[in-house]
Amino acid sequence: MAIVRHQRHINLRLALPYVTDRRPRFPLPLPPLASTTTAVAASTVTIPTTELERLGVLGHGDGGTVYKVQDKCTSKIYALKVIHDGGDETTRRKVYKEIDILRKTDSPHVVRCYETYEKPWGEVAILMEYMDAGNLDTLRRKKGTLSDPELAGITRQILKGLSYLHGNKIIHLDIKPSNLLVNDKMQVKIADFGGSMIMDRTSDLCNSYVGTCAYMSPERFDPNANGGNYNGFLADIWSLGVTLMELYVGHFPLLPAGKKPDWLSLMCAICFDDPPTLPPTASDELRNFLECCLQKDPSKRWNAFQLLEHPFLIKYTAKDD
Ligand SMILES: Nc1ncnc2c1ncn2[C@@H]1O[C@H](COP(=O)(O)OP(=O)(O)OP(=O)(O)O)[C@@H](O)[C@H]1O
Repeated sequence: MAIVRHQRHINLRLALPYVTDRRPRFPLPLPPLASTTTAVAASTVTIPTTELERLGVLGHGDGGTVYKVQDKCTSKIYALKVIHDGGDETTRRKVYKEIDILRKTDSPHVVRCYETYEKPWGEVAILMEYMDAGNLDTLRRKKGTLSDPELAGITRQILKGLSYLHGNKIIHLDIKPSNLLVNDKMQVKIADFGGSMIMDRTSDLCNSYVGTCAYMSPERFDPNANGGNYNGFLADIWSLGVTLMELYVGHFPLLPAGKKPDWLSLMCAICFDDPPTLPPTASDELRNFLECCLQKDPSKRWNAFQLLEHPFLIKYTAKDD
């Protein structure tokens, strides 16, 4: 599905021979941990880039390329996200934000960062745990649609990740299938924090327009609503609802199947239409769960902690899953 983006920057993808380069590694000058979050710094390993062999490309994002790499010493596989600097300040800010947040997070439901690298001419890279089954978008394409028990298992993991982030005042702001990575144990982890924000308080409002339009909540999509300010924690929940509905129905649920999203049709669907609903064959529990996520009025939307207690998840998953 083509994704419509606004106010985002050009993708600068350069095929630089990064991991085979023998130049010395320069440690990244990371900002200090903010006192406003209680999360601990992610565990690190020290692997010089000369020890990383590039095995292939896993995907491309807005600012760079993600490679599958292998530590020549231990044979362990990692994912290396390389952001090539093309003088684009926004892209650079995004990667520093992503590194800052990944350093602060330590959750089995958030992709783990092991190491960061910076080269003097500006290329930055993040060494992450390798998620060998792709993301929820590739999973949906492979499987078609997902059943209630499958969806509940995935949903509980995402919500555990979101409640961890939100409890630490981190808003993701770009929850969508391709940012939810999967491994062969069907573990699902939240990734791509380039557009995320760290708030002072969970009641604070934010006004960022970074993210993927198609998954934006109505209050985010319309910058004139509420002076452009919105509760980002609840905005993440709307994006989760759209993501889950997409996994259930097998296509982006706010537009007819096969329709390419453009800004106007998205604006009509998100801001003016009723929230999307499930087909009549869907279970009552799932229908109600998604209604709790897809309330257009954010004050009626459930938060991540409340959703973890919803009957849909209680029915299909154990609390310690
Ligand atoms: N740790 C990882 N393990 C395995 N694959 C990964 C990992 N991180 C990213 N990928 C793959 O690379 C793709 C690109 O990731 P990236 O975070 O750069 O951007 P994105 O989320 O796809 O795009 P955008 O920047 O536009 O939001 C992902 O969709 C995923 O398939």
